[in-house]
Parts: sequence; structure tokens; C-alpha cells
Amino acid sequence: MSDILTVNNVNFSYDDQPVLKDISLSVREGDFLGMIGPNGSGKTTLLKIMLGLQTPDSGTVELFGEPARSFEDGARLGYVSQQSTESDATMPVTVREVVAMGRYAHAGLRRLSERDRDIIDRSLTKVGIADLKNRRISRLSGGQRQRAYIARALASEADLLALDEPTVGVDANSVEKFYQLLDELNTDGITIILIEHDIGLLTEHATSIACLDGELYAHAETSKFLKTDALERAFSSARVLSANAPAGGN
Ligand SMILES: Nc1ncnc2c1ncn2[C@@H]1O[C@H](COP(=O)(O)OP(=O)(O)OP(=O)(O)O)[C@@H](O)[C@H]1O
Repeated sequence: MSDILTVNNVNFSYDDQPVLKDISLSVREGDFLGMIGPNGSGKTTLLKIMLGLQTPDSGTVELFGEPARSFEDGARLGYVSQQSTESDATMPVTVREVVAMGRYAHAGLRRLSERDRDIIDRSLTKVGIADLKNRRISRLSGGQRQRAYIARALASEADLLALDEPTVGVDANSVEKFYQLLDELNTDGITIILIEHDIGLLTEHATSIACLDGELYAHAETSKFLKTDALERAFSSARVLSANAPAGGN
């Protein structure tokens, strides 16, 4: 399998506050990469840089062989950001309309075709919320809403799905079902990058794990990662880049 995303020597600061230091890693087609690290360790920032949504101070990122910042085929990417930051969560649109937005990445301004509508319906069914399609997105639970955003990515026929702590506030039973869905999508060939604080879930589902706290402590296949001391170092040591970094915040 070839690399679809490469990060080379990336550094990033917010104002004068260093957040990422000399990060290099690659993601191969078909990977299920889990990213873990303490609060405020730079995971969300790195994910945004990987997707070309934020520009590093130095270093390069290539997405599907192109510089990530100028990558234009948004339909190939599905990004499910932290729940609170989704702006359409409060808009008066139905679940089906949100999912249809993924299809407009292909259809542009033309009317949706029979095939487009079929793909939208299949995406809703795949994530298990077909029965909620006429409900307003704002009336869904957090877990249901995350599924709607994944359906939107499926409708755009994304090759890469990036999720930032998608199951925060979701009950344990639904978390397990959610991860089963991710496993299925990964088996279907979709590459997944996911930020998750639960190492147990990553051990069970991710094919590789990256641990960071400003710098990258380790990135390896899951079984090899578990033999490293990366988690211990990242979660027990003082902050590498700044002892005063505030926790959390996005
Ligand atoms: N827009 C911003 N402006 C200034 N500082 C920011 C901004 N966004 C994040 N930060 C800071 O950058 C650091 C890394 O934040 P980031 O959200 O990438 O970490 P994270 O590992 O995803 O955290 P969490 O696990 O808490 O979600 C934190 O110290 C955070 O306070």
C-alpha cells in the first residue's frame, strides 16, 4: 500500500507558543491511525495541518501526492471535527440535507441525480441513521450527529476519513457500535485517522498509533507501539515544549 499522506519535519507555533516540533510521519492507504497524547499536546493542530486546513511554520505536508495546503479535491476527504465546532449543528437543516452536502462536492450546482440520491440514502443506511433522515440535525444526539457527518463523508465517496475525538460524551454501548462502523469502513478501503484518548479503543481498532506531546514520541503498528514507552513518557513527563501550556482548548 502506498503513502497517501506524508508529514515532513513540521513545526508550528501559535503566536510564540511552540505546539509542534519537528513532526514527521506518513499514513498509508488503508491505515487506521490513532493519535493519542495529553490535553493540549497538539493533536488537533497536527490533524488540521495534515488535512491542509492549517499551514505549518516550516516543513511540508503532502496529501494524495500534492501539497496539502493547495489540495483541492475536497471530496476525497471527510473531516469530522470536535462536536462543538460543527457550525451546521445549530442550523435548520435536516440530516438528509447535511448528508447531501457531501454529494454536492461531485454534483456542483446541478440538480442531484437519481444516482446521487441513491448514494445519499445508502450512506445514511450504512451509518445506521436512515430512520432519522428527515429530522433536523440540531435535534440529534451527539453520537447520532457524528454518524450524520460520517454519512456526509461517505456520500462524497471520501478515501480518507479524519475524526477528532468523535465519541466524546457518547455512551459506552454506542461507542462500541461506532467503532464497529469505523472498522467496517476501514475494511471497505477507507483510510482513517482518528484522535482518541482511550488507548483501549485504539489498541482494539487502530492498525497503527501515534503518540505526541509537542514532539512525536512514537508512531508504529499497534503491536509494536504497545512495546514502546511512549505513553508513559507522554503522560508522565513534564511538557517537552512548554511547562506552562494550558490544557485543552481548540
Ligand atoms: N487557535 C489557537 N490559538 C492559540 N492557541 C491555540 C489555538 N488552538 C489551540 N491552541 C493551543 O495549542 C495547544 C495545542 O492545542 P490542540 O488543540 O492542538 O491540542 P490537542 O492535543 O488536540 O488537545 P485536546 O486533547 O485537549 O483536544 C494547546 O496549548 C492549545 O491551548
